Order: sequence, then C-alpha cells, then structure tokens
Amino acid sequence: MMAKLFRAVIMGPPGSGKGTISERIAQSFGLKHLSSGDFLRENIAANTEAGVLAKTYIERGLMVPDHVMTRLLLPRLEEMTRHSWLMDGFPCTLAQAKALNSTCDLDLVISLNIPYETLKDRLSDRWIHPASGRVYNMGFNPPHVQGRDDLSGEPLIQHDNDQPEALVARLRHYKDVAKPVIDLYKSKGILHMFSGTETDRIWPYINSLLSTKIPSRPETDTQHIPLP
Ligand SMILES: Nc1ccn([C@@H]2O[C@H](COP(=O)(O)OP(=O)(O)OP(=O)(O)O)[C@@H](O)[C@H]2O)c(=O)n1
Ligand SMILES: Nc1nc2c(ncn2[C@@H]2O[C@H](COP(=O)(O)OP(=O)(O)O)[C@@H](O)[C@H]2O)c(=O)[nH]1
Repeated sequence: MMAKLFRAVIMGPPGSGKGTISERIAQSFGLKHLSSGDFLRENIAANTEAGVLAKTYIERGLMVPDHVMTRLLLPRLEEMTRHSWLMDGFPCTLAQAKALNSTCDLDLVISLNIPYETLKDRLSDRWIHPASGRVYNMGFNPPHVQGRDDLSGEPLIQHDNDQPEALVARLRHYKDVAKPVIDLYKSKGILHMFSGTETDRIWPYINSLLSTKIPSRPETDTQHIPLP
C-alpha cells in the first residue's frame, strides 16, 4: 500500500486545549506530537545556542523572535522526513507560517476557538510538570496525588503568565498575530475551526474529521500513516 505522510498544525489561544487535544490525536492516529514549548524547554535545558537566546525572552514572558523559532524548529521538522506529525504552538506568526510553508506542505490546520471566560478558568487551574510538559487541571484532569506528577511523583508548578492578570495581554497578542496566519490557511483551504467550551465535546468532531483523512489504527510503523 502507498504510504503517505500526514502533516498537521493545531492553533489556538493559551489554554484552548492544544496540548490536551494533541495528545488525543497522537494516541488515536499515531501522529508524532511536536510541541514548540517542549522543544524550547529541551533546548534551554541542553543550553544550546538558540535555547540560551530563547530563555532570555521566555523568562520575561515575551514571545521568542521569529528567526530564533524558525532556526530551532525547521531543521527539526526537516529531519522528520519519515514521520507523520502534528505541530502544536508553531507557527505563531505569519513570518513563521511562511517559513514553514517553504519547508513542507501541510495537510490540515486545526484552529480552536474558545471563549475568554473558559480560558481564564482553565489556566488559573493549570498545573504543569516542568520536566515533561505534562499538563493537569484540578477539575478536568487532576493528578492522582495532589500537587505531584503522575509518572515521576515530582512537584507540579503553575506559570505566572497563566494567571488572569497576564492572560488578557496574552490573548490580545494571540488574536493580533494569529489572524493573518488563520487567513493564510483559510485561503489554502486547509483550515478547520472548532468552537466550544469543553474539550470532550469538541474532540468527537476533530476525531471524525481526522478519521476521514487518516485511519484511526496506525499500522505497526506509526511513523508511516497510510491514506485510504
Ligand atoms: N511559537 C512559539 C511558541 C512558544 N513560544 C514561547 O515559549 C513559551 C512556552 O511555550 P508553550 O509551552 O507552548 O506555551 P504556553 O505559554 O504554555 O502557551 P499555551 O498556554 O498556549 O500552552 C511561550 O510562553 C512563549 O514565550 C514562542 O515564543 N513562540
Ligand atoms: N475544565 C476543563 N479544563 C480543560 C478542558 N480541556 C483542557 N483543559 C485544561 O485546561 C488547561 C489548558 O489546556 P492545554 O491543553 O494545556 O491548552 P493549550 O495551552 O492550548 O496547550 C489544562 O490545565 C487542561 O488540563 C476542558 O474541557 N475543561
């Protein structure tokens, strides 16, 4: 059977559920979940040149400049010639989207549209295991032991920029930079927008969309996703 690789991007404001939904997609369809935030953290931990540079921005709650993001991520994507993947958190800006375009053809873009009040509630309750990027929510998906990561048992933390005071500015910024990216993907005919307040209600729609594009049971080599 012909094997075709599948490349997708998931976009949405902070707290919209990109990470949560990406994990479900990765599990159900065998795509490799690539998180730009995790990748940045790995580079920071490894003290790479770009990681050291990125850290100076992230520490101040700023977006990492386009040239640093593309220098970090594009070579990584270029290496993945044999993988189907879902990218979460990149591209963020039109410049990043154009750079990605010149590297690969995307099959599909998911954009999450979630009301502000919902984002605020979720993020003020978001707890993170910094080493792995695993995400919890005290109501929606609490850890087995309060304040501790399920797998490592290490302490969970909260990000200052998840608190409501920082959120308004983050959302405004997201809206400004994401609009031209969304318009670009709309014009290419690959954008699929999902709106709602609950991941569990949005998920079936995403699941059925992807089921029309990729089989839900990947074959033994999950890196090659055969299309019907
Ligand atoms: N394209 C990107 C992705 C991430 N970042 C930086 O990396 C940080 C961590 O990334 P991530 O974990 O994806 O972001 P969160 O801030 O947790 O965003 P979200 O709430 O959407 O998960 C961001 O705050 C931002 O400073 C960036 O500048 N540009
Ligand atoms: N209450 C609630 N929390 C959710 C839902 N979906 C995701 N979350 C939580 O909301 C927070 C943000 O989700 P996350 O996947 O990190 O979003 P991202 O910032 O877009 O990657 C996390 O704490 C999730 O556990 C939902 O439907 N209801």
